[in-house]
Amino acid sequence: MVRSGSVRRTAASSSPAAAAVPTAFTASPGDYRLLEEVGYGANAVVYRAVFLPSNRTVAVKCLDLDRVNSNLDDIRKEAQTMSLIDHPNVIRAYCSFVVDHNLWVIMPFMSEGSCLHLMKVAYPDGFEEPVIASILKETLKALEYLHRQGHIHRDVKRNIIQAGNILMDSPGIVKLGDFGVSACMFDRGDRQRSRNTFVGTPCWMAPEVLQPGAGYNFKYVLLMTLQNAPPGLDYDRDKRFSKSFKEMVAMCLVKDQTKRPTAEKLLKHSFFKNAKPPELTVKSILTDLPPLWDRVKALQLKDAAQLALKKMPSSEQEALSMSEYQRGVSAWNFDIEDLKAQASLIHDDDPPEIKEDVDNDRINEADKEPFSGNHFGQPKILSGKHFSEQTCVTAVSPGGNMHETSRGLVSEPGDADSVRKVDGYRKQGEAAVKLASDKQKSSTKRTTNLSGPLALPTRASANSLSAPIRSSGGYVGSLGDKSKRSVVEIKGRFSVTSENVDLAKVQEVPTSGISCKLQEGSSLRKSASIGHWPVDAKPMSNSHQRKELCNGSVSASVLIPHLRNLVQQTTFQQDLITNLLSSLQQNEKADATQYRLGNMDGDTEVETSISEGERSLLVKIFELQSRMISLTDELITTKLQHVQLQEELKILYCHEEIIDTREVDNA
Ligand SMILES: Nc1ncnc2c1ncn2[C@@H]1O[C@H](COP(=O)(O)OP(=O)(O)OP(=O)(O)O)[C@@H](O)[C@H]1O
Repeated sequence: MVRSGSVRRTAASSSPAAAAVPTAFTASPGDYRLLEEVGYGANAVVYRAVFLPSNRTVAVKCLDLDRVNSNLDDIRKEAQTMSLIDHPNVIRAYCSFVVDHNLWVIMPFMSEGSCLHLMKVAYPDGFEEPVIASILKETLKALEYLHRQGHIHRDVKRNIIQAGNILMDSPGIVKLGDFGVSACMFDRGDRQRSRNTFVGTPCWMAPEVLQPGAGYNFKYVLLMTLQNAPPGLDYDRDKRFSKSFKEMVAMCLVKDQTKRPTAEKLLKHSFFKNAKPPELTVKSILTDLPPLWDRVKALQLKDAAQLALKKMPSSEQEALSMSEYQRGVSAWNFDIEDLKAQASLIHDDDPPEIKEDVDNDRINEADKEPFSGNHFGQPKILSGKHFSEQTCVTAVSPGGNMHETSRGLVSEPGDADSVRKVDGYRKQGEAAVKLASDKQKSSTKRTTNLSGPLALPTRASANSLSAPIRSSGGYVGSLGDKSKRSVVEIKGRFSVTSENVDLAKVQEVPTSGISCKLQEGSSLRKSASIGHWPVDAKPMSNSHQRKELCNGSVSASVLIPHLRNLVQQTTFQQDLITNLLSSLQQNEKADATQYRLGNMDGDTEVETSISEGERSLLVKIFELQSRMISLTDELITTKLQHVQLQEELKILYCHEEIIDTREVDNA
């Protein structure tokens, strides 16, 4: 097979058969100017072209030889055969030659293109019966001619006549397309497959095509249909067709090909006997149509669109999914990419929940990076923009470790904005959990107590402010306000720390003021309202600062404020603990009262009564201890007073003795 860039004449143009080709047409590609694309098939593109020497319009079919299985000899033979064809209803090749890896077949230009294209463009429901009759009759004449030329059909092993092969010219001329060359080239099955694929459904195939190996006895399979639906006789919509037409179709659909009529026999059928000449019928369907090349262009666009539509589902689904995702998360107002990035940073071995025994490690970590996470390992998923305007509360844990929380996250009952934000953040966290779920699933060390946002340690490092703190229990939980529990839970340790501390405020905070606040409202609100206390302090967790403080060269002016701050913080925390305990005590008393009332009513459950009884006892113990401490203090004070009085008495006694001695001496 020729693959060079040179132009070579095939047998069609160089053999004696080529002599039959009108001398007007040459085998030189330079003599042809290709114009618009007027058709395309599985393996070829057809152009309207001008044969320059005579200025005649022709069709040039460019067949891609790389896509055919036949060798050049087969192609040459078929081309010769085609050049010998001489029938008004069969397209004849003027000549053919190889250009690069294409076979160019020069043939008459059929200005109205194929029936298939015409139906696609203008007659999606197919043609009317008289038009079908005329077109089919012309096609059968072509088949009968080809049948009579028996030597031709020895090469053409399969002939499936379809609407794509029936070409029309403007005066109403119908010709069978150059199936010969193509059929020859694809006689190993490729063309068959490609044709079937082209039609798109097995309904259009001849029975023997569906059952390969049945063999061919040189009879043509007439599977001509000028309707878009597969051939059949039981369609409701086919009621518009005459009995004669249905009968003719039924004859063509007989499974046993030996009982199927030949083209010659079919032409004698009444249906064709009454068919009108195509000039009368076909002409009517060709009026008011745009030029062939425009139709083809439109079809190409349509095909491309359909192809895109076929490909749509996955991409559409993806787009839909993405839009749903974005829509869903957009309400939460966070940066998707940022969240994804965070999710990707979560490692399998990052436990979502921090147990008590690892708290210290976390605290140390927090100590190293004061704003990188809270010691409970809880999420820091807040975007700086949400918190940049908010002041954070500072407190120091007993161990001197700093943790953080944000005032903005600690909401008063009436603070709808804060509640909304907190809820939003929780959603963000849940989204993060969702995003990271794959990684999370693989972890075997997960515990189930992850009711809040996922820990995203790196997020907080990026943001200078912090997220809600949470622990695995604490006052808030025990006090039973679930809405607050998700925000701040305190278990003896108080988080928090931040920049922008007003030390003066810290110093100004009277313990009594805190106590006073704690006395107001429920103990829960008191606990959860820590963020609202006007208490801020400078963080001491900064390693640089600590180094400075440890350095002996630090001046007193630097050291003293820190020490004062520390004292204030410690004092504050002690007061806070005391007041919280006091608050708890009040709450326990109330619980105890309720418990007693409950017992009186006989409604209290056993478990509740046990735990509340224990609490009541604890409160009493605490009261007794406090009383004992204060009595001890009083005792000590009294003792001191007693000692002091004794001293004074001694002095007085001595003094009196001296006076007495002097009086004796004088006497
Ligand atoms: N002589 C012609 N004049 C005008 N249009 C033509 C001519 N020959 C073919 N066409 C158009 O080009 C289309 C493709 O031609 P053809 O069917 O021969 O190519 P193909 O690759 O062999 O197609 P397939 O093998 O898929 O049937 C035809 O359906 C028809 O619309």
